[in-house]
Amino acid sequence: MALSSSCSTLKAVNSRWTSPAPKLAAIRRHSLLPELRYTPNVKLTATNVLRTVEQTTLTEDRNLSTYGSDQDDQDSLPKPRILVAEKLGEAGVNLLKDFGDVDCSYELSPEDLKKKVAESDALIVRSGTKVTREVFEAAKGRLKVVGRAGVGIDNVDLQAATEYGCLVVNAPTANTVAAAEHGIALLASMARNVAQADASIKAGKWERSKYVGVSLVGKTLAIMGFGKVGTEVARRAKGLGMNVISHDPYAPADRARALGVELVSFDQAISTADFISLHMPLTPATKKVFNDETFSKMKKGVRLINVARGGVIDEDALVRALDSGVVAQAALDVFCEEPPSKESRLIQHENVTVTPHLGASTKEAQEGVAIEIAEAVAGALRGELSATAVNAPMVAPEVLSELAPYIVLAEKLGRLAVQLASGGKGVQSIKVVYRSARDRDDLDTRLLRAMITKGIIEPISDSYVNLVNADFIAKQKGLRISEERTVVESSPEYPVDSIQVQISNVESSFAGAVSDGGAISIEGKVKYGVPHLTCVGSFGVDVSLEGNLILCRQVDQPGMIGQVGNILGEQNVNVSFMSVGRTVVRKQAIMAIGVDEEPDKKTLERIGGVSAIEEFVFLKL
Ligand SMILES: NC(=O)C1=CN([C@@H]2O[C@H](COP(=O)(O)OP(=O)(O)OC[C@H]3O[C@@H](n4cnc5c(N)ncnc54)[C@H](O)[C@@H]3O)[C@@H](O)[C@H]2O)C=CC1
Ligand SMILES: O=C(O)C(=O)COP(=O)(O)O
Repeated sequence: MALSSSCSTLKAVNSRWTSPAPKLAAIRRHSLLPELRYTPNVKLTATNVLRTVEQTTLTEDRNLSTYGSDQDDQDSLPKPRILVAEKLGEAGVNLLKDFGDVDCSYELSPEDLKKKVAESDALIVRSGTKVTREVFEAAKGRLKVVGRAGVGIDNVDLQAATEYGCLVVNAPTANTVAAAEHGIALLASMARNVAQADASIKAGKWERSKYVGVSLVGKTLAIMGFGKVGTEVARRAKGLGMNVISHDPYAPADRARALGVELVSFDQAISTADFISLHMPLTPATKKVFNDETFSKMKKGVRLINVARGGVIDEDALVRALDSGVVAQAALDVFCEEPPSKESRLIQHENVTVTPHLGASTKEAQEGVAIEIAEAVAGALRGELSATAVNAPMVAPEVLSELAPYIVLAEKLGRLAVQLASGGKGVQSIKVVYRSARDRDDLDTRLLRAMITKGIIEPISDSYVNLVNADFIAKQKGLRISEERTVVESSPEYPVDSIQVQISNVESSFAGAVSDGGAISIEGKVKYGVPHLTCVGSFGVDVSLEGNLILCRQVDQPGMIGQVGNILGEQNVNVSFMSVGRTVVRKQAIMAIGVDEEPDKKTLERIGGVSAIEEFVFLKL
């Protein structure tokens, strides 16, 4: 379905603009920028792009706030509501309490969870809560952040989160050592039958010969997944005198080599190892990767440790491998279904040692994870781009700081371009041309593209667009956005020289905006940190993109600026900028007029009535 940009839709949007100015608190509450909602006295930091965008919005809001007593409104701002659905370390909870209203409700039924998320701005979970599509549906757009207090995000429906514009952040580092230590604990206790021997004594037996174990020194350990946990397990296993190999298609060989670990193929790893320890994430590619076929390739008597995710093993196949003796022992912390059924043959198997998903459960790790996730969630609610975002681009702070004014420019150009489109066909095809002196690799345009998409979609639909869902929503609306880079010879000090937005295959409400190629085309630049409109169709103009804009196409003749200026002045509409662009002297010109206030209908009609004016359009930035 293509985006409809029909006149009626735009009129509906315009009527919103003519309604009385809302109070600041209301603007904040409904702002698409979280920081505007939750930070009464926003300060612009150079390293935060969303804050920068927000700052621009706030500037506009300050103008509006002259209509209301915004200080009172600010004092009554609601705090964000944060639902903590699983036990979180105290330090993290306290940190969250400083920032929002925290509801710690554990062991919620799926129904109760759905009810609560509809009243929550953020949700924090561990591995025990399934954050499904239904949860996002039930949140009805209120949920802005899901924080996973740990590493694995397989319990969160990331696709649904993205579709609903909800950021997902995790806490990927604080429990690494705990998980690695638990892996080593399982490895050693399995090799020496600690759990079984303990149970035997408690049952009144003394079975010394039954529980003769195997030694670790000199044995080969295959680490499947050489990431954070895998690396720490390798380090510790080396200390135990084991020969460590690893399979990880994405791990850098030099990092492995530095630890004396050889990276090998999957088959080589599983066929040569005495012990296999699993440390990869659960993904479609790793699901049940340990199955009848792969067990059959293993060395008879291999021992298996899983502190990663139950789903990477076909549990029925593992039972068969244990029964046949291919796998001598298994030590498992994680299961396909948690908690596993009491009747599970795997759990009850005498050669299996189990723990109830305790890998991350040390006091130290839980405090660390809680702080890590609390900071990430609070940051995300303030509008900061998270360093641990799972479903949004992570953009380095220095890139953000540099792109900040261009991001404002990008959104405004998108907003302007779509208001210039008319006719019943809808907007389908958008081309963005970046002129830049930078090398292709030196300019990350994802943020710019997202903001152009936001600018285009939001004025003509009720979709909430942000960095998380911009590409998804564009696709869903049938918008094809292509990007082109033109290298120009200007200073590479500035990331972008100009941004041009073209909408093709649509009629325009302002023929002057249609370039020779037949597409609506507008171009902008950042000048002294301020976004400017520099080109409309084939006409060069120069007007700062603040407030509102009137574009007029007229016969190029003396006195035009004065006439239009007078009409606006009589209605007390303040002109902030005026610029005239023409292609041929005394033929046609375009006048771009920046106005602080929105002129009423009569004033606009009077402008339209000026005989030399061929067409005009009022645009809200
Ligand atoms: N039991 C527990 O309480 C805990 C479990 N975990 C789990 O441990 C696992 C590893 O966590 P981290 O090391 O922090 O993650 P990580 O992202 O640092 O490492 C995962 C590694 O697996 C590799 N990998 C991806 N696909 C693979 C494949 N098909 N074959 C082999 N390797 C592959 C990646 O390249 C990466 O190096 C995750 O599943 C996580 O959920 C982590 C912490 C605690
Ligand atoms: O971080 C992970 O991936 C874990 O599996 C830890 O899970 P938990 O937070 O202890 O439920």
